[in-house]
Amino acid sequence: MYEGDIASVLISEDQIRDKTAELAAAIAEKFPEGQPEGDLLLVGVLKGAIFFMTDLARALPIPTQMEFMAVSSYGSSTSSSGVVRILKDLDKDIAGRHVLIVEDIIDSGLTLSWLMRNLSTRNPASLSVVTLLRKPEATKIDVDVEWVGFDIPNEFVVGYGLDYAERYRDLPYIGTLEPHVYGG
Ligand SMILES: O=P(O)(O)OC[C@H]1O[C@H](OP(=O)(O)OP(=O)(O)O)[C@H](O)[C@@H]1O
Ligand code: HPA
Ligand SMILES: [Mg+2]
Repeated sequence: MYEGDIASVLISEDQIRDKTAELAAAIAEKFPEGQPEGDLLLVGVLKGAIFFMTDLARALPIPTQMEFMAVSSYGSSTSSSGVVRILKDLDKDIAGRHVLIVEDIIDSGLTLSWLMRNLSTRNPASLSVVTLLRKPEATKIDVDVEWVGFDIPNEFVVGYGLDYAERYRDLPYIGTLEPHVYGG
């Protein structure tokens, strides 16, 4: 699949599975079953986070509910425009709930810091973040990301939900692209 387009595999399918189990165990410790605020509410950021979100939900040994938001700042480019747009808002009120934002990647951190500000105005009981990947730039933003799967180098990555111009999301691993894909 995508022959000749993938330069290297950065994180394998096995590594993703093991890390997801590890993150799920840590999250379940903080949000044990039977809290008065109800089930933990996973808020997935479409479209990239859906692969990680569904695997994480199945790895979590506690009941969870799911909501999705679609925001976009990248379009078909490899760098953030800095302008975050809401393409789809949450269907439900999150007031009084324990909310866990599930992200595939924090790169510039613009999407997440915007999302944290937006969701915190809706008065959740708690608001925390889990991300599978984090790039160096994101460590500079003033947002406390409680659970990080992998800190990765500052390279554009695809697969396991992550796209370049909507392609490569369906790869089971995280990889880098050959320069010719970008027209290089
Ligand atoms: O930290 P940042 O620099 O803001 O980048 C991170 C965000 O960018 C990507 O989404 P994108 O806008 O590409 O939407 P998509 O998930 O639909 O591809 C990714 O899924 C994160 O949500
Ligand atoms: O490295 C990346 N790959 C795909 N989508 C992204 N969105 C932010 N950073 C990335
Ligand atoms: Mg994208």
